[in-house]
Amino acid sequence: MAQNSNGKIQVAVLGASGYSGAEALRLLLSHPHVRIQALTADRKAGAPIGEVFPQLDGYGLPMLQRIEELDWDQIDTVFCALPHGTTQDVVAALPDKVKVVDLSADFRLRDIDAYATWYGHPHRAPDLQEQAVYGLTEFARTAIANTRLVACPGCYPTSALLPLLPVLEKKVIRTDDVIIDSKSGVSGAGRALKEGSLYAEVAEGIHAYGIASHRHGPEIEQELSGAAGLAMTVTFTPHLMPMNRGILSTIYVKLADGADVEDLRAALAERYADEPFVRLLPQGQAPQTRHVRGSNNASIGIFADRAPGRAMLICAIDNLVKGAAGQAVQNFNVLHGLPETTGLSLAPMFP
Ligand SMILES: NC(=O)C1=CN([C@@H]2O[C@H](COP(=O)(O)OP(=O)(O)OC[C@H]3O[C@@H](n4cnc5c(N)ncnc54)[C@H](OP(=O)(O)O)[C@@H]3O)[C@@H](O)[C@H]2O)C=CC1
Ligand SMILES: CC(=O)N[C@@H](CCC(=O)OP(=O)(O)O)C(=O)O
Repeated sequence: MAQNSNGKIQVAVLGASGYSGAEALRLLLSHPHVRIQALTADRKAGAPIGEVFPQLDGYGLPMLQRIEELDWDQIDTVFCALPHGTTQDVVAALPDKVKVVDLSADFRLRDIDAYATWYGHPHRAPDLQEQAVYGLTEFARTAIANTRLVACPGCYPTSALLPLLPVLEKKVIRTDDVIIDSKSGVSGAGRALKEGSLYAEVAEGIHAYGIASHRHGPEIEQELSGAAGLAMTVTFTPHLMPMNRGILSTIYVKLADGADVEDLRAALAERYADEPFVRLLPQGQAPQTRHVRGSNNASIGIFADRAPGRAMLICAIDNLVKGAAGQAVQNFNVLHGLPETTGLSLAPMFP
């Protein structure tokens, strides 16, 4: 392990001039076992990080460099917060000794053909894809501890899988009738300039997008199918909300024959009893994005529907924390055998 004289793990954040890279820096600055050795950017390479993100000025962080300029002898682990499609070429060129915590979608889909269908090009590093572990931490600790490459889940999938996996494992819901209605803050689209992220396009309104065609649909189905033991297809509709951070997913399910909503509560309570970041809310309390903002927490609420045999699971996360950089740090901790909450004990910001 590349450690400096203080015994710290030396990390590079690739894509540090983006939203999730910056969020990784915010968290890593208070991580006691990390030294932030290098930062990269593309268009903004050569600039001090404090010029790109004034809120990160004054913390002694390195300059933004191009990836090709990094000295890999000095780096043990990379947090890779690059656009999907770019990441696989970058990771394929890294020395084998470098561990990778990837925030992008490049290594999440195990089926190479599904990747080509949903991402519009054949995968260029299929061997690496085979080694990658899908890093929904609460469900993959042993595998994460034994890999070199962790593919952190997408933000929408994290908010859908945390409530759904335990109830599927316990077989208390039907597998043929799952509807995931998700709402995201605009930071989910990243910092790069896009017409659809302009203030006038987002403020004072909400809209659905990627209807029956969003690339997180197959990612969610991959993991649900694994838990259910059969191929599942779900209805997944993302919406863009006029807020900076947060994802709220309201999930409509049909109860299995003989099951009631208390069985859902019992399945989730049992699965998450000892989990530091997943909070099951008291009966009747609905999760809110403002109650998880800035934290690695996921809040889950369970509600019986008035329609017989139906229930709702509602999950709130911060897309940049449990949906991206926070889960990445959680996976980094597992990868290095550190206590999982290290660097992640910040309580939510409120209001
Ligand atoms: N935002 C979110 O909520 C989440 C994001 N993710 C994933 O994390 C990754 C980063 O997302 P996000 O932070 O939102 O994106 P941003 O657009 O905000 O940042 C992208 C970063 O990658 C750099 N970059 C862009 N193109 C290249 C390239 N060709 N070579 C090297 N570096 C490049 C950019 O540099 P420069 O600024 O100089 O152009 C910037 O630092 C994506 O894969 C995204 O899907 C995952 C979960 C949630
Ligand atoms: C609001 C918004 O635009 N969200 C992004 C998904 C967020 C994300 O970053 O997902 P990946 O990690 O899979 O890229 C989208 O819909 O494409």
